This record gives sequence, structure tokens and C-alpha cells, in this order.
Amino acid sequence: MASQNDCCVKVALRIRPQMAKEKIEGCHVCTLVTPGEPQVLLGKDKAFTYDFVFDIDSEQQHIYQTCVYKLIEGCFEGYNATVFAYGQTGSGKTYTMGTGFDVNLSLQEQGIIPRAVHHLFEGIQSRRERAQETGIQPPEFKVSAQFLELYNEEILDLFDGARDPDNRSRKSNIRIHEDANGSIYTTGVTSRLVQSEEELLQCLKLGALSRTTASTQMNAQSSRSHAIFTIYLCQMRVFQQQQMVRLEVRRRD
Ligand SMILES: Nc1ncnc2c1ncn2[C@@H]1O[C@H](COP(=O)(O)OP(=O)(O)OP(=O)(O)O)[C@@H](O)[C@H]1O
Repeated sequence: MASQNDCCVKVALRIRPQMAKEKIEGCHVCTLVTPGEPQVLLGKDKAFTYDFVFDIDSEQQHIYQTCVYKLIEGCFEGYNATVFAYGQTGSGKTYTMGTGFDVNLSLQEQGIIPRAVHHLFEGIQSRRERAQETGIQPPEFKVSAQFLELYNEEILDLFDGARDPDNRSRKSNIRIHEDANGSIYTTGVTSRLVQSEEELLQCLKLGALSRTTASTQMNAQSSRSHAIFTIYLCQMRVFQQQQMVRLEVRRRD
């Protein structure tokens, strides 16, 4: 039996600072993080323990380093990984994950996705250089991405250039299947092959634009969506052994 530390699902809690509006309205911070423990106290007597707890003053870099760095390194070793942000509206999912719109943000404020994309391409470059230095044939890398949105029971392809974001009634060709092992997979999803960090972030931005435009038409009460940005890394070694891994970054309102 796997020990608790071997568990492949880790849960991190992040507490965001109060927004100006909340301060003006006199809202109180009701969380207290137990020093040195991944535990948060709500009020006086409700304690909750997670794998990681990040208090109000936590920085994006620290979150990335603690929760995501190893996952990207693992992708180069052939492991799939998913980063999933969950929380009620305004809780800080977008801020923590980051989007392709982060161009005006300082490097310090960059979220998980741009950091992961940078890390991935830096990792590719350093592996190519290392191979050249040691005189072996560098591995060949291919990076591609998919971007989906689940809204109610509908699945939308945010990379489908033919899709009119204002016309939500147009059905996509995406199908969700389950294989014999119970794993879920999709077919009919648009994949974008990219060559660089900039190109991948541009894809994220364009897809997110499609998502935002669509969501302005939704009833605020029902604007619950689940966006899945998936990066595929294909690594081919000298003897042509092909290794394909998947990194998913999701958010759920
Ligand atoms: N850790 C943080 N530090 C500073 N500001 C933050 C932090 N987390 C969130 N914010 C700010 O709080 C506000 C709400 O955050 P955000 O938009 O990320 O929430 P969300 O969970 O994505 O909301 P929604 O589900 O409505 O899209 C934003 O103005 C964001 O900049």
C-alpha cells in the first residue's frame, strides 16, 4: 500500500490577500495558518490540513517551485501531470494559474502556466545543449497544445478557428471516450504544433480570448466553466524510441 507521501494527488491551499473592495467593506480575514504546518484554522475551532498551505503573503515563484517544478521535470522522464485550480469565483484561480494575457505583469507576478511553458522550453534547450556537449545525438522534441472548455454538458474547442465564439449552438466534433482501463480520452480536438515558448503562450492567449468572448454571453449565475489547456511533449531519443507525455492545466469555477 502506498504511504501518504507516495500519493500521486497533492492538494495545496492558497489564501489570497483581501481585495480593496473587501477592505473598504470592512471584511475580516478569518484564516490563520498554523506556523510550520500545512494547516489552516477557520475561526476558532475548525482546522483543515492539506499537503501545502500558502498564506496571504505567498509568492508566485514559491508556489511554482513547491507544487509544479517537479511535475515539469517529471514530463522529461515520461510522466504525465495535471495541475488543477479549484475554487469559488474571485478566489484567485486565474491569478495563480496565469494566462496568456500576463504580458504586462512583472516576472514576479507570473502565474503557473507561463512559468511551466518557460520551464518546458528551457528544459528542452538545456537537454539539447547537454547532448551536444557530450557528443551524443540530441533528442528530438515536439511540443503541441490543445485547449478545451467545458460549459455545462457542452465541450468547446478553443483552438477551432472555424468555431464562431458568439454562436455557442454550433456543436464541436469532440467526443469523450473511456478506454478499457477506465482512462478518459478525447477525439476530434484541434492540436497546435508549436516551436517556441512565445508561440505556445500566443496559442494560450488566442484560446483564452475565444473563451472570454463566449463567456460574456452567459448568465452570471451559470457562468461555471472548466478550461483545460493541455501541452503534449514528444521526446524522440537517438534510437527512435518515442515518448509522449501530457501536461494538463485546468481550472474549475
Ligand atoms: N495571491 C494573490 N495576490 C494578489 N492578488 C490576487 C491574488 N489572488 C487573486 N488576486 C486578485 O483577486 C482578484 C480575483 O482573482 P481571480 O480573478 O484570479 O479569481 P478567479 O478565481 O479566477 O475568479 P473567477 O472564477 O471569477 O474567474 C483579481 O483581481 C486578482 O488579481
